[in-house]
Amino acid sequence: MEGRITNIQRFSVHDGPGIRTVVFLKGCTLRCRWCCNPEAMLPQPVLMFNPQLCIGCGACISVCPTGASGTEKHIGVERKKCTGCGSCAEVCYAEAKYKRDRFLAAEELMEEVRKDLSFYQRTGGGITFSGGEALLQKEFVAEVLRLCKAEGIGTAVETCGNVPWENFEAVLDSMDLYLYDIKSTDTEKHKVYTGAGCERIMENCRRLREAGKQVIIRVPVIPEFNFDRESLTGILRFAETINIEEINFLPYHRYAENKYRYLGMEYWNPGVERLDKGQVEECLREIETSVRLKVDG
Ligand SMILES: C[S@@+](CC[C@H](N)C(=O)[O-])C[C@H]1O[C@@H](n2cnc3c(N)ncnc32)[C@H](O)[C@@H]1O
Ligand code: SF4
Ligand code: SF4
Ligand code: SF4
Repeated sequence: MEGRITNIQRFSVHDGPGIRTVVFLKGCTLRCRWCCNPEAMLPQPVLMFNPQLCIGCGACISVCPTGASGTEKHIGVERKKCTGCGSCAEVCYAEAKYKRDRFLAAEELMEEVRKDLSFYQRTGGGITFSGGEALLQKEFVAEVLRLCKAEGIGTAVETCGNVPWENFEAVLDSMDLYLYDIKSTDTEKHKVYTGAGCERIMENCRRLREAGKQVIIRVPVIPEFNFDRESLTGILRFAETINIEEINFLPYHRYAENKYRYLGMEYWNPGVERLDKGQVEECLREIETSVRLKVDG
């Protein structure tokens, strides 16, 4: 069994306790307009192209099997023809064309994860699965979890929750912590901005808590979507009903804007400004709750 992975990020301190290795898996059941990992959201292999690095050598044209690499006068990627095979990236000396997708067996991934074993032991860290939606690849994640548990490595997942409950069951015994996104409790709005309603997401979260699992709710705070007191209060009230102790708010950022260009995708709304920590704290001010609230940034 191999996992489809876009990136492995070592020494992360934002995705669970201690120092962590974050593994980004491909494919997602949502299409959040603001998603900061579009290359992971897409299940298929994708080529990225940064025209600013291109030196116009033309090497990518002759190796492309589908004629998607453009012409000498106009180097590019014709997305309709491109299969994401990566032949052009292999010959691109300037690294203007590149691919992040990798297929790794569980044991191969463990070789990367073990490199930081001593840091996990010293800081209470471990592995965090992210993506995309990591739980779509439940068999692979379950296999890696078994290996981690056998070696005493801590485990966590960042999940959007929009998968069948069976996908949670597959990992339930060996996942230490769920960093669980509740983006909105308004299902119609959720559907418009992410492509799916939020009933199943909230139900799965409730079931995790009933199973006694440790859950931290995370909320990306997005202008036009949920950056208002009513929306955030709705999420807080839901969290209270299932005895959540902590919510992390993630102010909207636009770090991914260039990646959209490199993938030939449109960025959802270039006019929407990023938020800072203070703006989110101000929006949360005077909301009474027993839940511990943390704003990143
Ligand atoms: C890329 S997601 C991957 C995990 C999972 N798919 C999810 O949505 O929870 C990781 C985290 O980044 C957050 N996120 C995504 N795009 C963001 C953006 N533009 N600004 C702030 N947070 C963002 C998500 O809400 C989630 O908490
Ligand atoms: S990834 Fe493959 S199909 Fe796409 S442009 Fe490169 S060589 Fe052509
Ligand atoms: S191989 Fe790379 S640098 Fe050369 S033309 Fe193609 S994209 Fe540009
Ligand atoms: S659920 Fe997560 S990975 Fe999927 S589109 Fe939304 S932010 Fe991106």
